[in-house]
Amino acid sequence: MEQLKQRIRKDGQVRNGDVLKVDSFLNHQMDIGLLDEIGAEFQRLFADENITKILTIEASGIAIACMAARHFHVPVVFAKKAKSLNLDGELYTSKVHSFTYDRDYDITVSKKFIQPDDRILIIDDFMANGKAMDGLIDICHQAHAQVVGIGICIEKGFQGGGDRLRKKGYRLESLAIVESMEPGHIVFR
Ligand SMILES: O=P(O)(O)OC[C@H]1O[C@H](OP(=O)(O)OP(=O)(O)O)[C@H](O)[C@@H]1O
Ligand SMILES: O=c1[nH]c(=O)c2nc[nH]c2[nH]1
Repeated sequence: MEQLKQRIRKDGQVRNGDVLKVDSFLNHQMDIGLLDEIGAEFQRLFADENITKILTIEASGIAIACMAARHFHVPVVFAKKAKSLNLDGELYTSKVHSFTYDRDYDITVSKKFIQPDDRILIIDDFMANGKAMDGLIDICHQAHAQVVGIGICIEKGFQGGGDRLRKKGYRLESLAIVESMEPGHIVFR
């Protein structure tokens, strides 16, 4: 998606440890006009998939999933990372290692929100090693729901998570794939 790539070139900052900071427009301060275009692009890409639900993971995926849902007209469910007294009933859980926080945590989704007949589109802001995605896919499998697509805003191609999931047969569409990056120079696939 050219508009997203241009914005990454203009406002993205490359940090040590393979981190691309896009917090001025994507995952801290958010440019809602751009997020709306991103949502529309996901809808164009997955228009034929009869999506019934969008699944994402807190925190950064939520805004993007919601903007996409405005175009698909389906509910959004997000996996929770924090344990909450508010979570009742039966839960699906999976373990995820966070790239940016460098720690493991359990993610949970209430069983009542994913059904075996759901056709799930999983959306997130970043794909790095694919650990968050592995956890979300695991939860869909536990629920016997079908993962019909994965939509990612920015994939860091050099970390391999995206290609690993494509090899497994998932339909993964990333709007921008960073092949390599260093301060002041970002190369897209
Ligand atoms: O492909 P991976 O290696 O799993 O990395 C991608 C994940 O990392 C980030 O989440 P983070 O743990 O930073 O949490 P946040 O959304 O709360 O910032 C991002 O939002 C993805 O969910
Ligand atoms: O803002 C972010 N920048 C990154 O490079 C990254 N990798 C995973 N998650 C990420 N979030």
